[in-house]
Amino acid sequence: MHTNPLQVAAALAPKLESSSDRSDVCTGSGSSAGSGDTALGSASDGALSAVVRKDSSSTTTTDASTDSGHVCPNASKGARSPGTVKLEDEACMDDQKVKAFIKQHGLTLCIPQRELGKGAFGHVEMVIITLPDGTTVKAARKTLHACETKGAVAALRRILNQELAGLAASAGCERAVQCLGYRLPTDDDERAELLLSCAEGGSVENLLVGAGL
Ligand SMILES: Nc1ncnc2c1ncn2[C@@H]1O[C@H](COP(=O)(O)OP(=O)(O)OP(=O)(O)O)[C@@H](O)[C@H]1O
Repeated sequence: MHTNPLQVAAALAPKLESSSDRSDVCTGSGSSAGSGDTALGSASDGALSAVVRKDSSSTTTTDASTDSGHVCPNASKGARSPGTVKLEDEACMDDQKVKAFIKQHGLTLCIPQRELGKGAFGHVEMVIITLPDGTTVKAARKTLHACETKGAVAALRRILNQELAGLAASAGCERAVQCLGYRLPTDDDERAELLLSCAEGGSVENLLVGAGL
């Protein structure tokens, strides 16, 4: 994984988001994925540096780590977007609730927006996740492709664990890409997915190339 350039570039812009259509996932956390069941988890409790607070009239970006007293869409309307997961309390979610929700449900709620890039093992898309309070969160979903050979699951798990180890090393760094969740495959035809903070500013590599350096 090319974590390094993106980790630095992550500071250039806000972040977050993901998806998947499976329901038989379990949740977990840690710097590496277990070798047993399919898991959906977060490699770190890194800060959500920003979420997009969207209401009917405008879209604003709010620093979730310092935000206090923001007005979320559902506070006055009680409305919930289709496809979102209902929480007991749909009132405005604080940063901890947002992190926990995204860790548990993020990869099941991703709505793809555009492709961000391709790497040796998969592709990365910008995605939007709508929270129960109506807030939309932007993130990057990295999908690792399964090989068409037997043993693909083991290979994907190895790759994913390498990625998670790299992400864990920079967990909590506001200028580094953060892992918001992941999902391990259990069968050869399944994908492995990572939910990452979105580095919209692009990679350091591209910045240097753009500057002619
Ligand atoms: N969190 C992210 N935010 C924004 N763009 C990203 C993010 N992660 C990856 N990208 C984009 O997607 C591209 C592919 O990323 P990916 O991690 O799959 O591969 P890589 O690190 O570039 O290369 P390799 O697969 O060889 O390690 C990156 O070059 C970058 O342009």
